[in-house]
Amino acid sequence: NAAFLTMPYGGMSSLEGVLVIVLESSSRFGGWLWSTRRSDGAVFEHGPRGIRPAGAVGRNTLNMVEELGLEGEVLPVTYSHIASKNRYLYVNGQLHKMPSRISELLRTVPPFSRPLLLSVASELLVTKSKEDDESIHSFVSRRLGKELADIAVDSLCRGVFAGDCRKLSVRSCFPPFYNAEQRRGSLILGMLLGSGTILSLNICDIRSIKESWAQWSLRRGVESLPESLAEYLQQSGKVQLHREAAVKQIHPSASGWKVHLEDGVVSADHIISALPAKALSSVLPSSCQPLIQQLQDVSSVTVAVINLEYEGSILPVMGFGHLVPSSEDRGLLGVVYDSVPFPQHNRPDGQTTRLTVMMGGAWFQEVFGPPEAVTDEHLIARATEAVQCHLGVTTAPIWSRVALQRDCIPQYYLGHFSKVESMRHFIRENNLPLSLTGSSYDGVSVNDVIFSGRTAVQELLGTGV
Ligand SMILES: Cc1cc2nc3c(=O)[nH]c(=O)nc-3n(C[C@H](O)[C@H](O)[C@H](O)COP(=O)(O)OP(=O)(O)OC[C@H]3O[C@@H](n4cnc5c(N)ncnc54)[C@H](O)[C@@H]3O)c2cc1C
Ligand SMILES: C=Cc1c2[nH]c(c1C)Cc1[nH]c(c(CCC(=O)O)c1C)Cc1[nH]c(c(C)c1CCC(=O)O)Cc1[nH]c(c(C)c1C=C)C2
Repeated sequence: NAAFLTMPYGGMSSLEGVLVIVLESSSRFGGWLWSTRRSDGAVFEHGPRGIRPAGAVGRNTLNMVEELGLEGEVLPVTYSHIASKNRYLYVNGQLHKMPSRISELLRTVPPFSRPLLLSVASELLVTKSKEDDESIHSFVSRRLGKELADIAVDSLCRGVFAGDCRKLSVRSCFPPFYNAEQRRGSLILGMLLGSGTILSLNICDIRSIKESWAQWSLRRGVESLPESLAEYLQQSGKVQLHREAAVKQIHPSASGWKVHLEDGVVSADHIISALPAKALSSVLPSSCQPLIQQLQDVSSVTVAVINLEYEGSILPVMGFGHLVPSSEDRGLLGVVYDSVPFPQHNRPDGQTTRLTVMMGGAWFQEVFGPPEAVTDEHLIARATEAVQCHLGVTTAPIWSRVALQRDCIPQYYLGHFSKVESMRHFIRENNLPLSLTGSSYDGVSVNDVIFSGRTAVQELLGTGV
């Protein structure tokens, strides 16, 4: 999650003799991986809080965790844990547990008006779309019915992208859904049969499979990951890390690029950009015009992340948290019950409950107005009011923290995949020594962005997966 990687001086056939320079505009590495460690031992996350071990991208992150010597720090949450089994929706003023067992698919479970198995069964008969992209809402309405799209999928998109499923692209946001329909003609069949890819395993992978991990965090918070990575790279002697080194402009040069900083210029053979797309667009030379325009088109949303700590065990239900569909409350996305999956992050002395309320996203401007004009007091009042109304908690929190995460989650709107293809086509056609990585292109999860960095380096060194 550091921003800008340049690779000057050299032979690209292996890392031998290559100097890597990491340029980060802020005073810390990690971007949205941001944890507050209070002096009494409590840990609060202002960005991601749980990372999934599943799939090639999940395994890749666990490999890195192991290489960094962080295995002993991992806090796993198994599939049998209550936080994995219980996720709630807040609909019509009530919490409803989302079905997690087959038996719950057979009967009508509120807030849905018919057994979900009926939607699943009729899905097998729906013909495949010929469109090369579709909104997530339209895809799910067409295959599983409007009610599931309006409630479950609307909420899911708020709980992953803080976005509007009517605008987000199914092909780019949930490639497994899109591919399932394209390859097997059915979402359900495709998800059941899977893609069949198997990758090599290491110790952490084996443990995650044997112990059936659904997600994991780290003892000192997820920010330990970029912190350890920065330390590891520093010690390798092959990487120069620079904080408070904002890239202002880049210009082509005979051997690659000249990267202009506030107080100097760095030469680079190749740039691996991990900047948000808009930030990259503002530093590219005007000769990259079509690319600049496409990068600018990748918009992102602002999320207000409110950490709350309460005295005692105050939750009426146990689980990962609850999501709120946009039809219920446009501004309130959901509440994470952090103490349930990760009690190790609670203050060690005494019983407390940590919650995170997430607000805004695609609805931020409409509900709260311009982010720069919103006060912390207003956001805390709105968050505690939701905790009172949704969870019946009448006591006031003993501690709170507001993090207004501006433009933090990119939105992959319809046609995103072709935009990204055309960006990479422009780079290839013009022989630009530039790789695009980070959350603006190929997936927003922590796993996705780490994997995209790895893929860029492998492509550059010709070492492939
Ligand atoms: C509230 C929230 C909750 C989330 N929850 C989860 C979760 O539970 N699980 C999960 O997997 N993912 C989650 N995510 C998503 C995930 O955290 C992000 O998508 C991912 O961390 C993005 O990483 P990145 O490196 O692409 O971008 P960033 O983290 O945005 O990093 C980009 C870096 O570029 C720097 N920069 C910008 N401009 C310049 C410049 N001109 N020069 C130099 N540096 C510059 C920035 O300072 C920043 O450090 C969450 C995100 C948020 C915001
Ligand atoms: C309420 C808002 C948000 C919550 N988390 C996020 C937002 C915007 C951000 C986020 N959450 C996840 C990811 C990564 C996706 C991935 O591919 O790993 C991101 C960017 C994980 C996630 N959270 C929920 C789901 C269903 C997922 C997908 C992976 C998984 O199944 O674990 C649901 C969820 N998110 C939030 C709540 C309160 C909630 C459900 C109860 C918070």
